[in-house]
Amino acid sequence: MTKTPGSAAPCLDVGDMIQSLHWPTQAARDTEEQSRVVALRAAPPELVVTCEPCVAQTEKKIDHRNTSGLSCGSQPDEESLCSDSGFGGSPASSLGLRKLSDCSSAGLSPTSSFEEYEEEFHGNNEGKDHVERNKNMVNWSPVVLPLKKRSPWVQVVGHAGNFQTGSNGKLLKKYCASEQQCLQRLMDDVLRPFVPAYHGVTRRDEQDYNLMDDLLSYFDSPCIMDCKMGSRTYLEEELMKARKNPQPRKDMYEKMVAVDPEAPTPEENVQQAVLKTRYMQWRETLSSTATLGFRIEGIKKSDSTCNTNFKRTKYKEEVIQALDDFVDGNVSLLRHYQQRLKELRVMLEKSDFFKTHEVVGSSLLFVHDQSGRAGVWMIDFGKTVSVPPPLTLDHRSPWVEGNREDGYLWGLDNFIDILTAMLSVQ
Ligand SMILES: O=P(O)(O)O[C@H]1[C@H](O)[C@@H](OP(=O)(O)O)[C@H](OP(=O)(O)O)[C@@H](OP(=O)(O)O)[C@H]1O
Ligand SMILES: Nc1ncnc2c1ncn2[C@@H]1O[C@H](COP(=O)(O)OP(=O)(O)O)[C@@H](O)[C@H]1O
Repeated sequence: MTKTPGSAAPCLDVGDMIQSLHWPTQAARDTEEQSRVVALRAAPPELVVTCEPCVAQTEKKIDHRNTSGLSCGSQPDEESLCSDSGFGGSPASSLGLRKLSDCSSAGLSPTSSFEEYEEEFHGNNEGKDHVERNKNMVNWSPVVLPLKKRSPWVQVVGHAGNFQTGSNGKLLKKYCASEQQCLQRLMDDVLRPFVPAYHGVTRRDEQDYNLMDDLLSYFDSPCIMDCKMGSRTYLEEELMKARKNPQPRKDMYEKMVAVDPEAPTPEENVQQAVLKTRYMQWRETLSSTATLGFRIEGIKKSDSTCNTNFKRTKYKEEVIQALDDFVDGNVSLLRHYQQRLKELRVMLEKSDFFKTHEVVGSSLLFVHDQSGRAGVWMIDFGKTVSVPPPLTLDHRSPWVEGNREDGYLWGLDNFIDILTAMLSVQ
């Protein structure tokens, strides 16, 4: 959700990338982060020492802890909530200027080494505290969470240069006011276990960031999949702006031609530019967004290969193939994901936040590792906006301009049906 040249994205500019490439020492960053948290809304992460069934108990407990849903693989049929594991992070070492969705595996941003982690983990009081906490966790959890191993953070898709890693399993995402509001509100909503815990706004190198849990910190060499939810990927507001003040985009024309040279209209060919909404609609119909209400954006496997070449993954069979590849044929993982999505659906249907927000361009982040742990979280609320009261959304009705429907739940229904179909043939 960061503005790239020529775009009309609602968030702050990427800013000076050179700043992102200069890294202060870890100790300095830790001090800075702690002293600069200016809008700490969510309570500091609390240790959750047990793995408990998600749906029933989540509702009762969300007010009291920093829950993040994690399915523990040693007991495939038992969905679990595990806390922030508190594993530290380090700064990005390779931040590109281009958007990662155009990347191959070379575009991944490994951000720290195990050695750095070790140093960081023991090098400050906060880290020490987490060592103690994690000792507790190992005692109580049915799954022994790795204390030492931690893989570098990687960004699968999205805007390059938008993220930096923080300490103790935190992630910094370039500040976006609407995303901040959403994350804040979500911390008080039933959806909290399905969202990275939010820790307020922090400042680094004169840039504000939203500070949140790094969801990968729960995993060792994770496989990650980013799926963009909904049947529409641009806001009604963006459509109105494009009508009032059309700003044809050359970069989007080029992205379009790179995928299908026949796609632009003769007029667009003359202009060598397309409107953003036109580009977004084209992407929707090319992929499964228009037909299934979600699309796969990118998959990063545990061997670090990254595939973001899903722009033409449109039909159910193609989606199934990609999902099967993502879980490497592991039925237990499929079951975990199906269960987790069902739990998410229950909460979405209850959520006051969800009823009253147009959720556009938001993704579900699927993460698992070889231990069998698996989790799904909602991320990217940069284009999630509240609808004017008393309007509420059901997220399943087809979109007609003005009704603000986004097709999120329709997409989730289809996703769950696909997983169910995959499981039925096992
Ligand atoms: O995936 P490709 O085909 O590259 O297209 C991208 C994605 O749709 C981005 O969405 P997301 O952030 O969800 O990845 C969108 O950012 P917005 O979210 O700002 O709409 C980009 O718009 P620009 O940032 O305006 O280029 C657009 O160019
Ligand atoms: N809380 C998080 N924990 C771990 N990885 C994350 C988190 N949030 C985002 N990511 C990674 O960053 C990518 C882009 O995130 P997103 O919020 O969609 O950024 P953008 O707004 O730039 O599109 C995701 O595909 C995922 O790989």
